Amino acid sequence: MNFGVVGYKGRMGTLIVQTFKEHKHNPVLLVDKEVLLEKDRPEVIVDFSQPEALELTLSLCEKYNVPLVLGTTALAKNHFKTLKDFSKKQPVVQSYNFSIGINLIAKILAEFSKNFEEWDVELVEIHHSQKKDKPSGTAILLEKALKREIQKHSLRIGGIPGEHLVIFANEGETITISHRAISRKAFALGALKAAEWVLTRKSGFYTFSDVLKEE
Ligand SMILES: NC(=O)C1=CN([C@@H]2O[C@H](COP(=O)(O)OP(=O)(O)OC[C@H]3O[C@@H](n4cnc5c(N)ncnc54)[C@H](OP(=O)(O)O)[C@@H]3O)[C@@H](O)[C@H]2O)C=CC1
Ligand SMILES: O=C(O)C1=N[C@H](C(=O)O)C[C@H](O)C1
Repeated sequence: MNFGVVGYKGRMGTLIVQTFKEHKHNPVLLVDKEVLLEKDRPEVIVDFSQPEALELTLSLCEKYNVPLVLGTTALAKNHFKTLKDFSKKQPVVQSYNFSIGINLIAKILAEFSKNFEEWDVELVEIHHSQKKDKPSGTAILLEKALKREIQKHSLRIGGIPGEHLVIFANEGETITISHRAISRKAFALGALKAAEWVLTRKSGFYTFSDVLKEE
């Protein structure tokens, strides 16, 4: 497929271009801050950048009439509204975490949230010192899966690609559910899976768990 990447110079963008190329896909649209390289028509656009880029990203999706895979975090309510409006025309896959492991944990938390109603629960997320937002998007995703408001603690330290711990405790015991991304490749491969999947979809707003459901 021909694909576009917004944020192509970044940590994730660089790896997405590399990973998609390894799977014989062609980067034809490369966008970053003050850079717009248009070689050909993309069939899908992938955005891992900053929320401020979303307007341009959606205008490019409109221009080429193509779907969007969105990994950018720290989206506000108005961004979701714009995305949902756009998804009436073209499919959108949005996720704050494109790893299989986190989406599996979210499923487990959603299924067992009732069993944990009497337990205290807090979340710790640890990321590299260059990460701009806190709490992480994944912390928000996991909180949503638990269906209750929780304390979220953020550490920004070294080069850690991403670690999340959900810690439950009652008077006499604790349970910790943890996930560590060993490499960003896990996110890039998830974005690739989503981009290949979205090409087969009609318009609609999807998450990465919808992609995994249909494997
Ligand atoms: N959903 C998921 O699975 C994952 C999501 N992420 C998220 O992806 C995003 C990117 O992460 P990461 O690659 O580490 O960050 P980087 O800062 O390394 O990369 C972001 C890139 O986007 C560029 N950029 C910033 N603003 C704009 C804009 N307005 N228009 C076009 N390009 C812009 C940046 O340029 P400059 O450096 O000049 O600002 C940079 O090149 C973050 O929101 C992060 O939380 C990350 C990993 C996994
Ligand atoms: O910025 C990152 O690096 C990451 N961002 C996502 C988030 O905010 O949850 C996903 C992953 O944890 C890495």
